[in-house]
Amino acid sequence: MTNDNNKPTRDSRNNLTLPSQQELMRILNEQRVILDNASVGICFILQRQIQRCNQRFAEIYGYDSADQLVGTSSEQLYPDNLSFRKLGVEAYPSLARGKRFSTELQMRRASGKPFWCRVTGKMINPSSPEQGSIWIVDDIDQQRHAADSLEQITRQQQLILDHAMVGIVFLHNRHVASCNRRFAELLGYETDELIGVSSQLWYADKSIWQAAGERYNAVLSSGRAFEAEMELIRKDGSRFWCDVRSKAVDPNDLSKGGIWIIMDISDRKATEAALVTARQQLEQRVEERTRELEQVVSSLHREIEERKIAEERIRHLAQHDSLTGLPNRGLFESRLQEQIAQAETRQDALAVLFVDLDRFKHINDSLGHHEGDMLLRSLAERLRQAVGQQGTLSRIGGDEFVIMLNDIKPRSRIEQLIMRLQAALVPVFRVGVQEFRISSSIGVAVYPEDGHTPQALIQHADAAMYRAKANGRNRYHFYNHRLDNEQSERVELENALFQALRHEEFELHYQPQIEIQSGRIIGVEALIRWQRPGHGMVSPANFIPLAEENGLITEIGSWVLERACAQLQQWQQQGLDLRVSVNLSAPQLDDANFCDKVARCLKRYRLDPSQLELELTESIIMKHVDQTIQLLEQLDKMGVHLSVDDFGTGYSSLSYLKRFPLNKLKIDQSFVREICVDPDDATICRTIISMADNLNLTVIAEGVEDADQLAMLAEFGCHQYQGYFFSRPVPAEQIPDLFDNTEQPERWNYQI
Ligand SMILES: Nc1nc2c(ncn2[C@@H]2O[C@@H]3COP(=O)(O)O[C@H]4[C@@H](O)[C@H](n5cnc6c(=O)[nH]c(N)nc65)O[C@@H]4COP(=O)(O)O[C@H]3[C@H]2O)c(=O)[nH]1
Repeated sequence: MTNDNNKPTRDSRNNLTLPSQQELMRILNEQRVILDNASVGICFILQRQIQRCNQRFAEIYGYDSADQLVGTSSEQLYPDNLSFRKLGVEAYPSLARGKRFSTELQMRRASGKPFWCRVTGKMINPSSPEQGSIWIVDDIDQQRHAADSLEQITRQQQLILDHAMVGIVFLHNRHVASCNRRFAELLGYETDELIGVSSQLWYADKSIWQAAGERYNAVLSSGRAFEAEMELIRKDGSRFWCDVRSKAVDPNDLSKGGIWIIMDISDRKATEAALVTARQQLEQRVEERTRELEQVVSSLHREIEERKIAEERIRHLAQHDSLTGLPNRGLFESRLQEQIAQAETRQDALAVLFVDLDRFKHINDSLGHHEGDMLLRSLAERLRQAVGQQGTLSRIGGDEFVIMLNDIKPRSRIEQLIMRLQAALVPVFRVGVQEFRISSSIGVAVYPEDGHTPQALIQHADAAMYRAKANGRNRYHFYNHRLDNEQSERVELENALFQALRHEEFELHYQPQIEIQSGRIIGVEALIRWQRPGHGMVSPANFIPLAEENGLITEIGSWVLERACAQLQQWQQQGLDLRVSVNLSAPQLDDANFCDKVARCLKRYRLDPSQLELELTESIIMKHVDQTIQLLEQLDKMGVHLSVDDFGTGYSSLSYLKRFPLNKLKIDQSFVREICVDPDDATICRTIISMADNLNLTVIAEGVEDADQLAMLAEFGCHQYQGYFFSRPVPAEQIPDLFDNTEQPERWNYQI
């Protein structure tokens, strides 16, 4: 009887009951089937000899059937005797103690090829080893090879990890599962120190760590790799920049952790920062350089612009009159030349008008430089407006303007323009408190009949203007060929005048000046005469203005002063007591040595300075007032008498003249001429006389031609007179006779 476990069982009296033959056969049969179908090799060894084994055992060792092994030594299953004995030595202690012995070792197949197997042995009866042992063999060769290659791969990977240039860490639940040396090195720890620690260790604080976690978890859970640049903290607290890449082991379960690869990019970052700085510096330098260049370029532009403006200005200045801005002679002539060419092509005509302002020199002399310029500017402006777009106006001299009129069909257009020009000048001109009436003389020359060149046309218009002036002020005249003669006469006169001094063609005549109350000659006025060869006596009115224009007047004036003083000395020597008046022109006062010249002259002829009287017109006095005052004060200090000629025709007021050290006023003959018929002239004479009285000045009237005029002047209280009534200007030698004639005072004086 056996139980389910096929073990002998006991009966009710506890006696062992053995299985039957049949039972045993069944059991044996069952066990054979088990052995034959076992997946492991099983063998029974007795005294190192294989007693029995299953088919699997034979297969494992490379035998076709178990029978090939039965009865053979088990040593043949080992690669060599040494390993055979080694196993025996190792296994015996356990087997002897009845324990199972198990090991993995290399054995040998029938082909001689070694293979790995796991063997487990057990003594059948440990107390009786001679009964043999049972061995179970499992072929684990493939398993071992797989494990070996896995180990090798693992070792290789470890090598890679250990020697990787990048830090590699495996995190589980954000804790270090493992890491390579480089990772620990990067953070300044030993590898062991890091195992198991939280990754918070290398973050600056918890909040950053948490924020980083949220960031990369979101990426990793999506199955993507997380990549970022992060600043991590080393063990010593220092910071460093690294490139971080991570991948989850299982994106669906982040708790399985992930791999992190960390690369120190501090150098790269420093290089990048240095690059950024360098680039910024470079950009800054480029910007600065660009700015500098821009400045240079803009200043160059400015310079070019300024140069252009300057050149334009120079060109403008070269072609325009600086005072009025009008085209100057050069520009006018070139424009005229162009118009002549066009007129020639079109068989057309054009006109040139020469405008000269009447008595402008006289007026200008009475004004200061600045005021004179102001007046000229406003004059030019009026002319410009009168000409308008119809012609070209140009200033070619002090008070000389020329106008080119292109369209002169019908010819009456010329007259129309002249009317407009004259009308433009009619309203009074105001300069400061003074008012002036200015008229003009206009000469006209027409192309082609009066000339074919700009010069000829201007010259002929000029000659026509002279004729207009000679005809009286505010006139105009058209050029005709006869004027050529007049013009050339003028040139001839000028040439002759230059010769006159050298050839001693001048002489002085003297006109007596009479004290009205006593009828006595108290002085004479020296008046120049020119005995021009072939022309007879030329009036000073004809050559003095010309001499003033060409500057010869300074020389002529010196000659007059010299001769008058010499004559006075001679008269004194003859016993005549008188004073000599000498006329002065403006340019003489411009001579810085004028006072010295006067002083030297008086000294030379041993004259008392009070015996010399210098006559100046109002306009001379009013020109450069401050300069003139100084000069007159110097002369006054010397004792020389000073008289204002042509008084009343100028623009000065008596009160203004108070500033000057004057001795005498000479009423202009234009007031005296009509004194008896024109009440206005009489009033003017009376006013001048009474105002002069108030200012303690002597008054002399000139141009007295008859007794009525003298009577009226005497009545007004005039002190002295001169004129044809007493005597025309006469040669010096006749003066003593005139003295003699004053013996009959009733004719010459006028007793009130
Ligand atoms: N109708 C008329 N005329 C009379 C009478 N009494 C004198 N005259 C003239 O009137 C002019 C007076 O001289 P002025 O006003 O200084 O005017 C002078 C003076 O401005 C200038 N002049 C003459 N000699 C000189 C000189 O030596 N130097 C300068 N700078 N100018 C001179 O030439 C001007 C003209 O001189 P003249 O021809 O000599 O003319 C003189 C004289 O001959 C008269 O009763 N009736």
